[in-house]
Amino acid sequence: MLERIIGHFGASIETKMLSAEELPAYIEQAGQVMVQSLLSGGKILSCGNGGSAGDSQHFSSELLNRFERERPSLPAIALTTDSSTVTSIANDYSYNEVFSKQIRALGNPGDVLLAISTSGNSANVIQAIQAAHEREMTVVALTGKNGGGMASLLTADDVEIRVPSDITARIQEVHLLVIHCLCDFIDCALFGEE
Ligand SMILES: O=C(CO)[C@@H](O)[C@H](O)[C@H](O)[C@H](O)COP(=O)(O)O
Ligand SMILES: [Zn+2]
Repeated sequence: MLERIIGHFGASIETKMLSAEELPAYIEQAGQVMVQSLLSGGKILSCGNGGSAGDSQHFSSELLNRFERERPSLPAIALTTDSSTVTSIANDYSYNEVFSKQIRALGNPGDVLLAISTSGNSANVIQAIQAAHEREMTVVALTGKNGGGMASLLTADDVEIRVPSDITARIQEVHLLVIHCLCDFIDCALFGEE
């Protein structure tokens, strides 16, 4: 088992090294999209399933509360947290609509959707992207594998950050790093480099 554990560390480091070669320009582009939205009075909605639901909440709490420094709260909403809303939409309509229905109510033109899926194929995240486009929002997609159905839905204004791996856990580990890069980008752009 020790060997397996050490192997997970090695694989995670390898995926992060490869990501460090491929992803920074996309992360910078995504940071600019988010900063532009926040500066224009927009907000960032986020969604995902399972571990990615946790990631979407991790991101929104770092905006709403704080990341690494004292600064004003920033507007963000994770669409995964209101269990009454999520369960009633799933019960009355379909699980595929749990995020899109919220976006149609909460999303405004100029807001950003942070859509997180390791496969790019979660139907509720795909419908969330469609709803975000209807609301004239820009999408930042965190994906992996071959980008799945999400990749083909994105427009030229959107940004896809696709982790070069086929393993869900490794992709999630990089997604969290990307989220921290985005939080740091937002803090530096809005409040100055420290
Ligand atoms: O955290 C994990 C696996 O590491 C799981 O909870 C995982 O997030 C779930 O199976 C998700 O439903 C996978 O969805 P997706 O990443 O393909 O959109
Ligand atoms: Zn997990």
